[in-house]
Amino acid sequence: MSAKIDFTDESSVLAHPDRDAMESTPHDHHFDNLHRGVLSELSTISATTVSAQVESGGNLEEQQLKVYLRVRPFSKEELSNNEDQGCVVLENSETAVLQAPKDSLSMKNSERGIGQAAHKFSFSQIFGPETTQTRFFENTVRSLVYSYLEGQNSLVFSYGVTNAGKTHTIQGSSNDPGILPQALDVIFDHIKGRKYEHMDLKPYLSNDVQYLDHDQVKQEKCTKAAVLALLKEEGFPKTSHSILKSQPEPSFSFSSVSYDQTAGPFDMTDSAAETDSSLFSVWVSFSEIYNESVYDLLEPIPTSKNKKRIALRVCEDSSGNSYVRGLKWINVQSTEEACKILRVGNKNRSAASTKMNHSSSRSHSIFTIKLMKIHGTEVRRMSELSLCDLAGSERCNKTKTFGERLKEAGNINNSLLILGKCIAALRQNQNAKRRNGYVPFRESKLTRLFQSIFCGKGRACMIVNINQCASTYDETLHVMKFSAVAKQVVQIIPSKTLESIAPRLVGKDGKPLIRDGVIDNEALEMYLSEEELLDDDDESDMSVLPQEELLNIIETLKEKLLAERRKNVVQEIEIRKEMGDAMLQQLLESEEIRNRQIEELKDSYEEKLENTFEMYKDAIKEHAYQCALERVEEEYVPVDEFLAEQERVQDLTKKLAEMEQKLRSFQSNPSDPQTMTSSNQYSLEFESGSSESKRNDALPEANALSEKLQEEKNKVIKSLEKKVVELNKTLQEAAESFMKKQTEIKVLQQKITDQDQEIEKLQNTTLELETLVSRLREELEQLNRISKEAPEQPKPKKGLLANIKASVSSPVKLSRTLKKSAKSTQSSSRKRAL
Ligand SMILES: Nc1ncnc2c1ncn2[C@@H]1O[C@H](COP(=O)(O)OP(=O)(O)OP(=O)(O)O)[C@@H](O)[C@H]1O
Repeated sequence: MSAKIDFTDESSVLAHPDRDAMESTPHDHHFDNLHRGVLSELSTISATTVSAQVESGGNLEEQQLKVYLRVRPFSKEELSNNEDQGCVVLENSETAVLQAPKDSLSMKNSERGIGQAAHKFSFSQIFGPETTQTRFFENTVRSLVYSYLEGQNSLVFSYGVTNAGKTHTIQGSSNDPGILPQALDVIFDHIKGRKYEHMDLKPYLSNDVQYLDHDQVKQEKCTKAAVLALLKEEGFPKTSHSILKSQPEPSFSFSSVSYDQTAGPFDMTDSAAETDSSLFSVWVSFSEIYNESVYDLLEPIPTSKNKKRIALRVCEDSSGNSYVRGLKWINVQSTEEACKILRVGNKNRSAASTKMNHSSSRSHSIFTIKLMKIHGTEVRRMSELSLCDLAGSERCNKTKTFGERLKEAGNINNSLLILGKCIAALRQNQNAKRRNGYVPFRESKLTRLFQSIFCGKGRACMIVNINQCASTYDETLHVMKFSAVAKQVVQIIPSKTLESIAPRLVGKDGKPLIRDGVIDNEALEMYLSEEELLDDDDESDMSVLPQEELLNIIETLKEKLLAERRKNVVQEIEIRKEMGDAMLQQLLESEEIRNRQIEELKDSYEEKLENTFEMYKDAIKEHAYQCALERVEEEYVPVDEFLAEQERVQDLTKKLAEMEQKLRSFQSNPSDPQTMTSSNQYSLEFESGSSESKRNDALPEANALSEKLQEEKNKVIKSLEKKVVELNKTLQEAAESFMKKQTEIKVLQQKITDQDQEIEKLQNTTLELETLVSRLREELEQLNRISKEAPEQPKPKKGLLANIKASVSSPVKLSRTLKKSAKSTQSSSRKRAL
């Protein structure tokens, strides 16, 4: 053997990309790309293992994707064919070395100086050919199943070339059950005695639960019976699947398998959540992805040659979680029932492959178990465990593929290529510099379905199955390189709290149920998700359809698109109208509020203005009053002066009148001596007597002045008269009140007189009484004296004196006696007076 073995370290081995000379089919080219991509990725991977870490702040645990290697034993046939050439060497439980056999392409390349003859790979754990199914389960999937029982979504996928033992590992046989039946046993063992036996709560869309009514439950039971009835039907062909080959129909049970229940990190008693009275409901589905189409393996295969299988649509809910629309979910009550469902799926799978003339190993099969935790009428949580048996990863150059086979191989390789790309991208995103890089999950159905698991919504593990055959060495080497990348992927493991979010509950029509009296908006949103509004067309490969049919499909799609656009336009118009109306309403309301505010402001200003006006008015009045008072004070003339002045004015007026009279008579008869005399007399009088007349030379002026004076005087007189009237009035009032007071005084004086008289009378009475008392005392003294002088004690007499005597000894009695006597005295005096 000329091959050189280099065991320096893994990175040095991986640093040289494998440059196999591959046949140049387009599909191989794809596959080459996968490997080149993978290899170029490998060149960047450090040999240092990234240790598991826990984010310090959050609840998310980061952990490397668990990748387990399982090496199957040689079959007798393989041994006889000289397949055992020591290609696979297991160094320890984590390291395996692949040694190129002499006729392999790798060896040839190595001889040419391209690549290495030996490659070293490390895994989470390696299981050799002698490993039993039980041991394998215990050391790989069991912990994952426990996480699933606690509410985490989990995925197990097996990867490897055809005939490497993938199906054996997942399903096994009735005598030697694989991880799926063992997982089912653990699940049903865990929920023993706590099974929810009704079928009225069913998985819906991705993470929802649908509440079924009585009829729907009936329908469910019928569906289940119909699916299980498929087992009894005849005519299923024999397949290479071990579980079908060896199973004795119809009974099939794995419950006899025993496990070490105490092994592993999971301790049932530790889980507080499991101590409550919750019940569990288990639902299973079984599907396959073939040629990039998803088929329900529980759906009977159409017997007619012209009838095609219905491809199911992969949809997404509003949270971006993928699900297969229309996939059958069957309620199972035991491992046996679940295994029957598995067998039905296997039969359908092989029947379909026979009908389509292909091997069932060319498709990916997915068995999913949904576990609902129900408390009363509430679904507390739902977790999902998927076991995915991937199609054989070998290239198709060996089988000289063409036509349908070529396309099929391309699709298989494509989905595995995308899976590889996704894993490589996830690995690259761990690099701080290349974070948030594009991960092509949506480019294949397989990766779309498990996107959420890889994006932190669950836990995954990968099982790499290989055989040790020299004839498939090159393919096995590719598988190992692929797994080396996968192992570098660091998965974000969700915390329990994140996983225990309760699923949404929908009604029988799929509409979200009212929760606590409030419509679950999130659920409603999900219900109306865009994906759901689209029609579910048959997603089967359309490229094989005739042109005419394709044109028809295009036309239909165009119509649908137009209808959708029309609907959108109508919706948009409605929304715009609604928004416009709402805005108008809002504007009107704000306008009204503004008007009201303005009115209020106007009123308040008016009021303020009025108050101010009133204030000024009062101030002006006050001012005018003060001015008037001042003027009156200034113009005030004492009454005496005024009267004297008035008299003088009257004299003057009188004189003036006389003079005018004389003047008139003189003018009418100037020769009259009397007039003359009197005129002269007057003139003399004027000249001699009145100095004032002398000063007033001009008569009219004097007149005017006197008139003015007269007027003023009159005014003053009037005001004075008014004052006099007021004074008189006040005086009269005062006189009246004086009279009144005087009357009152008189009455009081009368009363005083009466009182005085009374007092006098009383004094008299008192005097009389005092006299009486003194007389009585004297009498008493006399009596005392007599009694002292008398030798014998006289008999007590009943009479006034005896009483008085007794009373003297008691002051109270004395006062009573006195009062009595006073009364009698008074009555006697009254009688006397009468
Ligand atoms: N660990 C094992 N121990 C014993 N026999 C095994 C083991 N693994 C696989 N085999 C046997 O090898 C054969 C092929 O295995 P299997 O059908 O599981 O391969 P595969 O990878 O699923 O193939 P395909 O891709 O065609 O489905 C079967 O007969 C199976 O019983």
